[in-house]
Amino acid sequence: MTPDSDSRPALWLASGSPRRRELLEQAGFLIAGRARPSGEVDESLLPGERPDWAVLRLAQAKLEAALAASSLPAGAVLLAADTLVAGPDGRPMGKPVDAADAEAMLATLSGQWHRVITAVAVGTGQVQREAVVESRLRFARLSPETIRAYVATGEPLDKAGGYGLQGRAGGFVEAIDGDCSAVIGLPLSATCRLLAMFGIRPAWMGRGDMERGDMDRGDMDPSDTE
Ligand SMILES: Cc1cn([C@H]2C[C@H](O)[C@@H](COP(=O)(O)OP(=O)(O)OP(=O)(O)O)O2)c(=O)[nH]c1=O
Repeated sequence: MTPDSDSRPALWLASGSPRRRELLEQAGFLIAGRARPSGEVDESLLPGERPDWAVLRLAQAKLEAALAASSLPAGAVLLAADTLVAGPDGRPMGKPVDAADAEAMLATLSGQWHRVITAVAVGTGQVQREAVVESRLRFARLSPETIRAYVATGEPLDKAGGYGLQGRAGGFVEAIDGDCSAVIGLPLSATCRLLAMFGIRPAWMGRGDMERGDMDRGDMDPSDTE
Protein backbone atom coordinates (compact mmCIF):
# COMPACT_ATOMS: atom_id res chain seq x y z
CA MET A 1 0.00 0.00 0.00
CA THR A 2 1.35 3.43 -0.82
CA PRO A 3 0.91 6.49 1.38
CA ASP A 4 -2.64 7.71 1.19
CA SER A 5 -3.12 10.44 -1.31
CA ASP A 6 -6.76 10.96 -0.27
CA SER A 7 -6.17 11.36 3.50
CA ARG A 8 -7.92 8.09 4.35
CA PRO A 9 -6.53 6.67 7.61
CA ALA A 10 -3.48 4.50 6.98
CA LEU A 11 -1.51 2.50 9.54
CA TRP A 12 2.16 3.35 10.02
CA LEU A 13 4.36 1.33 12.36
CA ALA A 14 6.43 3.25 14.89
CA SER A 15 8.17 -0.04 15.68
CA GLY A 16 11.04 -2.08 14.35
CA SER A 17 9.84 -5.26 16.03
CA PRO A 18 9.26 -8.02 13.48
CA ARG A 19 6.81 -9.67 15.91
CA ARG A 20 4.59 -6.60 16.03
CA ARG A 21 4.52 -6.35 12.24
CA GLU A 22 3.74 -10.09 11.90
CA LEU A 23 0.93 -9.92 14.47
CA LEU A 24 -0.71 -6.97 12.71
CA GLU A 25 -0.36 -8.63 9.30
CA GLN A 26 -1.70 -11.91 10.68
CA ALA A 27 -4.81 -10.05 11.88
CA GLY A 28 -5.19 -8.62 8.37
CA PHE A 29 -4.03 -5.03 8.79
CA LEU A 30 -2.30 -3.36 5.87
CA ILE A 31 0.82 -1.49 6.95
CA ALA A 32 1.53 1.62 4.91
CA GLY A 33 5.10 1.96 6.13
CA ARG A 34 7.48 2.36 9.02
CA ALA A 35 7.54 5.72 10.77
CA ARG A 36 11.05 6.11 12.11
CA PRO A 37 11.65 8.08 15.32
CA SER A 38 13.13 11.56 15.16
CA GLY A 39 15.90 10.41 17.52
CA GLU A 40 16.88 7.55 19.81
CA VAL A 41 14.20 6.77 22.44
CA ASP A 42 15.87 6.26 25.82
CA GLU A 43 14.37 2.99 27.09
CA SER A 44 16.04 3.05 30.49
CA LEU A 45 13.68 2.81 33.43
CA LEU A 46 13.33 5.48 36.08
CA PRO A 47 14.43 4.55 39.62
CA GLY A 48 11.70 2.46 41.29
CA GLU A 49 9.42 2.78 38.27
CA ARG A 50 6.59 0.23 38.15
CA PRO A 51 6.66 -1.94 35.03
CA ASP A 52 3.06 -1.08 34.06
CA TRP A 53 3.85 2.63 34.24
CA ALA A 54 7.14 2.14 32.42
CA VAL A 55 5.59 0.33 29.41
CA LEU A 56 2.97 3.05 29.04
CA ARG A 57 5.56 5.83 29.27
CA LEU A 58 7.83 4.10 26.77
CA ALA A 59 5.07 3.29 24.25
CA GLN A 60 3.99 6.94 24.39
CA ALA A 61 7.61 8.11 24.01
CA LYS A 62 8.10 5.86 20.96
CA LEU A 63 4.88 7.18 19.41
CA GLU A 64 5.81 10.80 20.08
CA ALA A 65 9.33 10.34 18.67
CA ALA A 66 7.88 8.94 15.45
CA LEU A 67 5.20 11.65 15.24
CA ALA A 68 7.94 14.27 15.66
CA ALA A 69 9.66 12.98 12.54
CA SER A 70 8.00 14.98 9.79
CA SER A 71 7.05 13.85 6.26
CA LEU A 72 4.20 11.56 7.27
CA PRO A 73 1.29 11.73 4.84
CA ALA A 74 -2.09 13.16 5.83
CA GLY A 75 -4.20 10.41 7.37
CA ALA A 76 -1.20 8.59 8.92
CA VAL A 77 -2.15 6.77 12.13
CA LEU A 78 0.91 5.58 14.04
CA LEU A 79 1.26 2.57 16.33
CA ALA A 80 3.99 2.02 18.93
CA ALA A 81 4.31 -0.52 21.73
CA ASP A 82 6.53 -1.58 24.59
CA THR A 83 6.85 -4.87 26.45
CA LEU A 84 8.45 -5.60 29.81
CA VAL A 85 8.59 -8.68 31.97
CA ALA A 86 8.00 -8.23 35.70
CA GLY A 87 9.97 -10.94 37.49
CA PRO A 88 8.62 -13.00 40.40
CA ASP A 89 9.67 -10.19 42.77
CA GLY A 90 7.91 -7.59 40.57
CA ARG A 91 11.12 -6.08 39.26
CA PRO A 92 11.05 -5.09 35.58
CA MET A 93 13.17 -6.99 33.07
CA GLY A 94 13.83 -5.49 29.67
CA LYS A 95 15.90 -7.05 26.93
CA PRO A 96 19.07 -8.74 28.21
CA VAL A 97 22.26 -6.82 27.55
CA ASP A 98 24.26 -9.99 26.86
CA ALA A 99 24.17 -13.78 27.18
CA ALA A 100 25.08 -13.73 30.89
CA ASP A 101 22.23 -11.32 31.56
CA ALA A 102 19.83 -13.57 29.62
CA GLU A 103 20.95 -16.60 31.66
CA ALA A 104 20.40 -14.68 34.91
CA MET A 105 16.90 -13.60 33.80
CA LEU A 106 15.91 -17.15 32.85
CA ALA A 107 17.28 -18.53 36.15
CA THR A 108 15.08 -15.99 37.97
CA LEU A 109 12.00 -17.03 35.95
CA SER A 110 12.65 -20.79 36.30
CA GLY A 111 9.81 -22.58 38.12
CA GLN A 112 8.07 -19.27 38.90
CA TRP A 113 5.05 -17.19 38.00
CA HIS A 114 5.85 -13.82 36.43
CA ARG A 115 4.03 -11.11 34.48
CA VAL A 116 4.45 -9.78 30.95
CA ILE A 117 3.11 -6.28 30.42
CA THR A 118 2.64 -4.62 27.03
CA ALA A 119 1.45 -1.11 26.28
CA VAL A 120 0.26 -0.10 22.83
CA ALA A 121 -0.10 3.54 21.81
CA VAL A 122 -1.97 4.60 18.67
CA GLY A 123 -2.37 8.12 17.41
CA THR A 124 -1.98 11.05 15.10
CA GLY A 125 -0.41 14.44 15.75
CA GLN A 126 -3.73 15.51 17.26
CA VAL A 127 -5.00 12.54 19.31
CA GLN A 128 -3.34 9.57 20.99
CA ARG A 129 -4.91 6.58 22.76
CA GLU A 130 -3.25 3.78 24.75
CA ALA A 131 -3.95 0.40 26.32
CA VAL A 132 -1.92 -1.67 28.79
CA VAL A 133 -2.37 -5.44 28.88
CA GLU A 134 -0.92 -7.74 31.50
CA SER A 135 -0.54 -11.55 31.38
CA ARG A 136 0.72 -14.06 33.96
CA LEU A 137 2.85 -17.04 33.03
CA ARG A 138 4.43 -19.89 34.96
CA PHE A 139 7.68 -21.38 33.77
CA ALA A 140 8.73 -24.99 34.30
CA ARG A 141 11.92 -25.51 36.27
CA LEU A 142 14.81 -24.97 33.88
CA SER A 143 18.14 -26.71 34.46
CA PRO A 144 21.34 -24.68 34.02
CA GLU A 145 22.06 -26.81 30.92
CA THR A 146 18.69 -25.94 29.39
CA ILE A 147 19.21 -22.25 30.10
CA ARG A 148 22.73 -22.27 28.63
CA ALA A 149 21.63 -24.17 25.51
CA TYR A 150 18.63 -21.87 25.00
CA VAL A 151 20.70 -18.70 25.36
CA ALA A 152 23.22 -20.15 22.90
CA THR A 153 20.48 -20.22 20.23
CA GLY A 154 20.51 -16.39 20.31
CA GLU A 155 16.72 -16.29 20.57
CA PRO A 156 16.55 -14.46 23.94
CA LEU A 157 18.74 -11.49 23.12
CA ASP A 158 16.17 -9.15 21.54
CA LYS A 159 13.29 -10.12 23.81
CA ALA A 160 12.06 -8.78 27.13
CA GLY A 161 12.80 -11.22 29.96
CA GLY A 162 15.18 -13.10 27.69
CA TYR A 163 12.67 -15.44 26.07
CA GLY A 164 10.22 -15.79 23.20
CA LEU A 165 6.93 -17.53 23.93
CA GLN A 166 6.44 -17.90 20.16
CA GLY A 167 9.78 -19.68 19.80
CA ARG A 168 11.72 -22.40 21.59
CA ALA A 169 10.71 -20.99 24.98
CA GLY A 170 7.12 -22.00 24.23
CA GLY A 171 8.21 -25.29 25.81
CA PHE A 172 9.06 -23.53 29.09
CA VAL A 173 5.54 -22.24 29.73
CA GLU A 174 3.44 -24.48 31.99
CA ALA A 175 0.56 -22.07 32.43
CA ILE A 176 -0.61 -18.78 31.01
CA ASP A 177 -3.37 -16.47 32.13
CA GLY A 178 -3.75 -13.62 29.67
CA ASP A 179 -3.24 -12.63 26.06
CA CYS A 180 -0.58 -14.57 24.11
CA SER A 181 -0.29 -11.85 21.47
CA ALA A 182 0.44 -9.29 24.20
CA VAL A 183 3.23 -11.51 25.55
CA ILE A 184 4.77 -11.67 22.07
CA GLY A 185 4.66 -7.87 21.83
CA LEU A 186 1.24 -6.59 20.76
CA PRO A 187 -2.17 -7.22 22.37
CA LEU A 188 -4.26 -7.82 19.27
CA SER A 189 -7.71 -7.43 20.79
CA ALA A 190 -6.86 -4.09 22.45
CA THR A 191 -5.04 -2.99 19.29
CA CYS A 192 -8.05 -3.72 17.07
CA ARG A 193 -10.19 -1.65 19.40
CA LEU A 194 -7.76 1.30 19.38
CA LEU A 195 -7.25 1.20 15.61
CA ALA A 196 -11.01 1.09 15.01
CA MET A 197 -11.27 4.39 16.92
CA PHE A 198 -9.06 5.89 14.21
CA GLY A 199 -11.02 4.28 11.35
CA ILE A 200 -8.52 1.48 10.71
CA ARG A 201 -9.76 -2.08 10.34
CA PRO A 202 -8.33 -5.30 8.96
CA ALA A 203 -8.41 -5.43 5.15
CA TRP A 204 -10.59 -8.55 5.20
CA MET A 205 -13.44 -6.56 6.75
CA GLY A 206 -13.61 -4.42 3.63
CA ARG A 207 -14.44 -0.76 3.36
CA GLY A 208 -18.14 -1.51 2.86
CA ASP A 209 -18.41 -2.50 6.51
CA MET A 210 -16.53 0.61 7.56
CA GLU A 211 -18.75 2.89 5.57
CA ARG A 212 -21.96 1.27 6.82
CA GLY A 213 -20.62 1.50 10.38
CA ASP A 214 -22.29 -1.82 11.18
CA MET A 215 -19.41 -3.39 13.07
CA ASP A 216 -19.40 -3.74 16.82
CA ARG A 217 -16.28 -1.69 17.38
CA GLY A 218 -17.75 1.51 15.90
CA ASP A 219 -15.91 4.13 13.86
CA MET A 220 -15.85 6.84 16.43
CA ASP A 221 -13.90 10.04 16.55
CA PRO A 222 -11.14 9.24 19.07
CA SER A 223 -11.30 12.78 20.36
CA ASP A 224 -14.81 11.97 21.62
CA THR A 225 -13.60 9.19 23.93
CA GLU A 226 -12.12 9.46 27.38
C1 LIG B 1 8.21 -11.94 26.56
C2 LIG B 1 8.40 -11.83 25.07
C3 LIG B 1 8.90 -10.68 24.48
N1 LIG B 1 9.08 -10.59 23.13
C4 LIG B 1 9.61 -9.38 22.49
C5 LIG B 1 8.55 -8.39 22.00
C6 LIG B 1 9.33 -7.12 21.81
O1 LIG B 1 9.80 -7.07 20.46
C7 LIG B 1 10.52 -7.30 22.76
C8 LIG B 1 10.51 -6.27 23.84
O2 LIG B 1 11.17 -5.12 23.39
P1 LIG B 1 10.50 -3.71 23.13
O3 LIG B 1 11.46 -2.68 23.65
O4 LIG B 1 9.10 -3.69 23.68
O5 LIG B 1 10.35 -3.62 21.56
P2 LIG B 1 11.46 -3.69 20.42
O6 LIG B 1 12.68 -2.91 20.81
O7 LIG B 1 11.67 -5.13 20.05
O8 LIG B 1 10.73 -3.01 19.20
P3 LIG B 1 10.20 -1.48 19.02
O9 LIG B 1 10.56 -0.68 20.25
O10 LIG B 1 10.90 -0.97 17.80
O11 LIG B 1 8.72 -1.62 18.84
O12 LIG B 1 10.41 -8.60 23.35
C9 LIG B 1 8.77 -11.68 22.31
O13 LIG B 1 8.94 -11.60 21.09
N2 LIG B 1 8.26 -12.81 22.88
C10 LIG B 1 8.06 -12.95 24.22
O14 LIG B 1 7.58 -14.03 24.68
